[in-house]
Amino acid sequence: MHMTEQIILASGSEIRRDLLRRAGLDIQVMPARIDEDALRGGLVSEGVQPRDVADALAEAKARKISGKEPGALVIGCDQILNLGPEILSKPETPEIARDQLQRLSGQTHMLQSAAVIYQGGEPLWRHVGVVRLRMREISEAYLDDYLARNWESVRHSVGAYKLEEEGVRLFTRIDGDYFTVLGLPMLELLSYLTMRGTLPS
Ligand SMILES: Nc1nc2c(ncn2[C@@H]2O[C@H](COP(=O)(O)OP(=O)(O)OP(=O)(O)O)[C@@H](O)[C@H]2O)c(=O)[nH]1
Repeated sequence: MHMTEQIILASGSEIRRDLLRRAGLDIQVMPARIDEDALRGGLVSEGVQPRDVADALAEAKARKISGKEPGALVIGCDQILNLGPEILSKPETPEIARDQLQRLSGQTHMLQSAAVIYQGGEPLWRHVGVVRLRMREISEAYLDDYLARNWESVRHSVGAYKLEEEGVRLFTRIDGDYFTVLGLPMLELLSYLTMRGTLPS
């Protein structure tokens, strides 16, 4: 793919990398190692809304890598899961994942997927995709089997599910964009890159 500018994905997320590469973008990956828990904790304690927390974290990652690679277009990302006003963090253990999935069972939760593009230490573009996901009532037996089968695969997913794998069986309804669930507002991002001429139109 002929691209006019170098694009760097400042994320350690495999699916984000794969989505962009499968779309034909020749991107580099440079995960931004920021203290997400500290930054998120501070923002949440100030009462910042979930979508703005995701935006701020995505911006912090993009800004950090842009400082190192000022000429490139740097994409920072962050995804927040909230159940009503409460932000749930990525489950660290299968037990925490089980508790979290039990809380989400039979409820509607939201994912806020933020992406921010920096160049030369300045923000160029930002978007927060929002999705509503209704989870069916999950039995304890199924939940145990689901985690036994999928923990290794879903441990890095914010909701302990991958929609493109068995996780789809947890849901009865999803209002929003498939890619935004996976972790990137792809359609908005690609539209921007095409509009600005980074990608051929
Ligand atoms: N494959 C897959 N990944 C998902 C899904 N839902 C959420 N995720 C992932 O959950 C992770 C959300 O955590 P983040 O903190 O935004 O990102 P990260 O993986 O820690 O990577 P960084 O961008 O380096 O912070 C991302 O990697 C998302 O891609 C899904 O349905 N499928």
